[in-house]
Amino acid sequence: MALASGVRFPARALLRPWSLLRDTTLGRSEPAAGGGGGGDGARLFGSQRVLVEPDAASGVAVMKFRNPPVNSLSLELLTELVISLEKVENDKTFRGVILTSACPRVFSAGLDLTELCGRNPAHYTEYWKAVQELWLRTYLSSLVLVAAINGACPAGGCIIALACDCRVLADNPKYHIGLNETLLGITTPFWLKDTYVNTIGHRASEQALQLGSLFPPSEALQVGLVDQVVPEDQVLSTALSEMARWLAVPDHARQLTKTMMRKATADRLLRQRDADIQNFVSFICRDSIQKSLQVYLEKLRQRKG
Ligand SMILES: CCCCCCCCCCC/C=C/C(=O)SCCNC(=O)CCNC(=O)[C@H](O)C(C)(C)COP(=O)(O)OP(=O)(O)OC[C@H]1O[C@@H](n2cnc3c(N)ncnc32)[C@H](O)[C@@H]1OP(=O)(O)O
Repeated sequence: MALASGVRFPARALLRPWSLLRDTTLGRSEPAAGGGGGGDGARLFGSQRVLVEPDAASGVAVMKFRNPPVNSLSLELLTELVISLEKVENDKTFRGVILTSACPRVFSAGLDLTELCGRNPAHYTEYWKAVQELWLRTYLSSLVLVAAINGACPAGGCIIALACDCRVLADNPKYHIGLNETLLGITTPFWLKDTYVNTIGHRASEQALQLGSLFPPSEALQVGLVDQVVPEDQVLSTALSEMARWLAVPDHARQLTKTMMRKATADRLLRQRDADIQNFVSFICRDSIQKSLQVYLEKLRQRKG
């Protein structure tokens, strides 16, 4: 799959990328009014794990993660998200995307821990490339991206939200958001740390990253991790209102400004993508790291039972 940032996707995606986009079921019975929103036009955007509800009239697509039970970022979900975003981005009908969850109570549980445990270096390489690719595509998107965070949003979930232009979080004390990697015995790569610093500042990041803090909504708002906290049933409507505010600005000026603000952070990764992959692979392959992750995953599984 030829993507601007050069990621290689799983063999089946490379051979038949759209094989990942079968089984499309839009999350509503009627297509949106207007050309790009209906029939086959709509079908092209969605996939098994990513529902897309396009509204050509407003130029906004609502993209819902659907990887139950917790939208963990498996290689398949990462790949489908990148492909869906690329397709929306390439369709000039659309100027904005709202990212949200189709799974109850969870926006995304972050990286799929089963992708990080007990696999081989080739798998970790492929997986980390896909993580980098999704981050670059969202962080540098020319579209307006609004995160409608309708559930728990730890680690990789928070990373997706941070790459958006604006974040709206449901006011439920169980919906924590933040980068808790240290609690799993792993560290946050520099480019995600930079994104955190860009959003909440250096001192707050220094504390939150070391402590692995997960913030409840009121604290997330206070620290500047999210822009609005609203009642749960108003998350999507608020995200749409925010989107309208951002779309009121001429695209070219907004896009140039976004690039100006984000380029240095993205360039740091682009300059050393391969080294970042090697660091990740050698780090994740360490026995001590594998052990920490397995203990964490086991605790998660036991907590349920
Ligand atoms: C020097 C080089 C530096 C390189 C450094 C590299 C380090 C890389 C770091 C990259 C940054 C990102 C990291 C991550 O994202 S790691 C993932 C962290 N995520 C979490 O800690 C969240 C864990 N999950 C939860 O807290 C809860 O599940 C959640 C609040 C999200 C939902 O709770 P709920 O009660 O609704 O659901 P359950 O806990 O019962 O879970 C249901 C089942 O899902 C499984 N599960 C949960 N999360 C994950 C996950 N992230 N991956 C895989 N599986 C997950 C859970 O075990 C349950 O499974 P079973 O039904 O089988 O029991």
